[in-house]
Amino acid sequence: MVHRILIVTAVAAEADSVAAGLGHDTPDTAWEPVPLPGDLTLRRHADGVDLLVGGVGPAAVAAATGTALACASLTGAGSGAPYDLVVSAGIAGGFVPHAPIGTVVVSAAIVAADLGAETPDGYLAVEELGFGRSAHPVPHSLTGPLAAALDAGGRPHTVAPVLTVSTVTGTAGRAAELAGRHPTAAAEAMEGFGVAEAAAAYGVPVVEIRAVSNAVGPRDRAAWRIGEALDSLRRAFSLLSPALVGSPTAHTVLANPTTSVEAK
Ligand SMILES: O=C(O)c1cccc(C(=O)CC[C@H]2O[C@@H](n3cnc4c(=O)[nH]cnc43)[C@H](O)[C@@H]2O)c1
Repeated sequence: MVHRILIVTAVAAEADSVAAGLGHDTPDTAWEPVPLPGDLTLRRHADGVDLLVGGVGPAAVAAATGTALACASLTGAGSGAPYDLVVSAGIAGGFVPHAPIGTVVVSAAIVAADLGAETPDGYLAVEELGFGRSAHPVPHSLTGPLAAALDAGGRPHTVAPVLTVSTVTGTAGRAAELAGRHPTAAAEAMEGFGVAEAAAAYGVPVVEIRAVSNAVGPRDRAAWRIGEALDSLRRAFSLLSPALVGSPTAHTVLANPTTSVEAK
């Protein structure tokens, strides 16, 4: 049985790096374009990997990921089988000193860092407001083999919470506030929680994999090392390919779908 994995990025450049890392970047390899409702197109590979450019931010990517998951769950021509794993992938800001530029961050948790309320006494996450959730823990059974593959390949990495924000952090004050609330967080990006909410709605395990392009802190777009991060992302997925796609390790990763995510 071929396991099916949905990998979701924000932009095409990130998807290209993932595809290149998986070894699927040459023109003669079999990527089948699969049109989805909502003006989306999957890139489908025969080895069970679907790659989706889902858009920037948690709302756009949740809608796109939900569409892909809904189509996969339906029976009928071209819909394919449901997914075994969803991966949110791309570049990210790294929290100093946990994740310097180029570091790969594998999510120990996917956390919506601005889904809550400000009060005169401080920030309250939605759980403290009495509704919803703001975090999806990712089990060690999922992160462990991925970290081991990165370790074996000598790629600098860390397993730590990844924050999802709707606004890129641009001041030292905001960076300190987030680090104060999430002292073990290694990275922030803009899509992970949206992908995780969609995956959870379908009961599919989810993990986020990010390569750091910039430090979380005062805005300095000129200091972003996007090329370096995209190359790190490519190298990471090259190392992760056996763990994710059609190998005994992949079977280990995917045979143990124990996660905190629950079908609604
Ligand atoms: O301009 C380009 O060539 C280019 C190529 C690939 C990606 C980009 C992006 O701008 C990606 C935006 C994407 O990156 C994440 N990200 C990166 N750094 C941060 C950050 O410090 N805080 C939050 N998000 C960050 C985010 O997920 C965006 O969707 C450009």
